[in-house]
Amino acid sequence: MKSPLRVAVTGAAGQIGYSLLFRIASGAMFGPDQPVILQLLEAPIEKAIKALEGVAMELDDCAFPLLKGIVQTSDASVGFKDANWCLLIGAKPRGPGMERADLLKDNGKIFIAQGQVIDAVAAADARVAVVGNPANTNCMIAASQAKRLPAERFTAMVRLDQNRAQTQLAKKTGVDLTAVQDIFIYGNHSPTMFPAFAHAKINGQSAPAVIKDDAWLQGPFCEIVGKRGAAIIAARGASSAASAANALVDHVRSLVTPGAVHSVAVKSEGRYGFDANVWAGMPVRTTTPGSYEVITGYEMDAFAQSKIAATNKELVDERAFVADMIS
Ligand SMILES: NC(=O)C1=CN([C@@H]2O[C@H](COP(=O)(O)OP(=O)(O)OC[C@H]3O[C@@H](n4cnc5c(N)ncnc54)[C@H](O)[C@@H]3O)[C@@H](O)[C@H]2O)C=CC1
Ligand SMILES: O=C([O-])CC(=O)C(=O)O
Repeated sequence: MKSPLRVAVTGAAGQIGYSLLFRIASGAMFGPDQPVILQLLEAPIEKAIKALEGVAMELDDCAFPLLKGIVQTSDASVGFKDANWCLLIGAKPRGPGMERADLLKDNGKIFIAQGQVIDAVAAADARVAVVGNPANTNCMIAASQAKRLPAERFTAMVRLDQNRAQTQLAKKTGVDLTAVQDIFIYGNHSPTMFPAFAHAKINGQSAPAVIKDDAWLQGPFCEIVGKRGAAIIAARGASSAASAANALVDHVRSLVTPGAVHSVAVKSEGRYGFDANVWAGMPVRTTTPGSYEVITGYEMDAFAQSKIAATNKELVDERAFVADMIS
């Protein structure tokens, strides 16, 4: 029997938390032979703490064989203590008419404080995955506070965007979802993100060659994927939760599976035209569990370069907006 992984989850009593925790405890994230201890962190608000108690009761009632303990706390130094994975979800979601960047000043403060505590108390091998929006820049903010943990350990989630793009390409061509491969997301988790369709494959063939509709790929396809979060808010009256939790399962599962190729927002070192030190979505290949290398070989045509320039500009602007917070 492997020793349990400590998995810290912030915003554990929120919408995404409620869809996520049961899947972690059932083995979907770390595998069917990997026990876990869930360290659940909530804001120090009575309603949230009470709701968390209920969630923990439900986790108990599932009698998950892999769940070896539950910690409930509103103290970050308890929640992140010795954590191997820190899943940073807890943050304010946007409402109708807002962009994710509108959350920056409020949510940014959370990630400064949590970055500091994670760096101080999490396990030596700790990995951090940021979901709370605006996820890329919040991830940069948290990483900016770390002195012990390397910046590469901090990733932000663009996997929901990859999953959305994969489904749209499958629907357009009427193929099974699994026939669509190598669709990767570049840049910000925002409407400026770029799903790089030119490198995607459908049944092993170039996606644009199969679809034969560049106007759709450059226009409606990018728009549907980029604005899917807003479409869900408009339809549901609340931001996506089950699909976001599912994407986080995929994000972490791929990061612990050597050989997996997937989209992750990572610290830029200037590849693909992104400014150094913004966190930008790009394709990675997992090397050893929790570690990855960026796939650097894709050629970008003029359209792709213009899309990357736009999403890079937004990331640079967001970084400038919080510069006083992180300096
Ligand atoms: N990156 C992505 O693809 C996606 C990101 N999101 C983002 O995820 C975040 C969470 O969304 P939901 O679960 O729907 O929101 P929610 O409002 O249902 O839950 C958020 C929870 O976080 C808690 N919280 C707030 N501050 C906290 C702190 N400092 N420490 C610990 N917990 C704290 C709240 O009490 C609440 O229970 C939002 O920022 C949302 O925009 C949502 C969908 C997709
Ligand atoms: O759109 C939102 O605010 C929630 C989110 O990030 C998404 O669904 O992609």
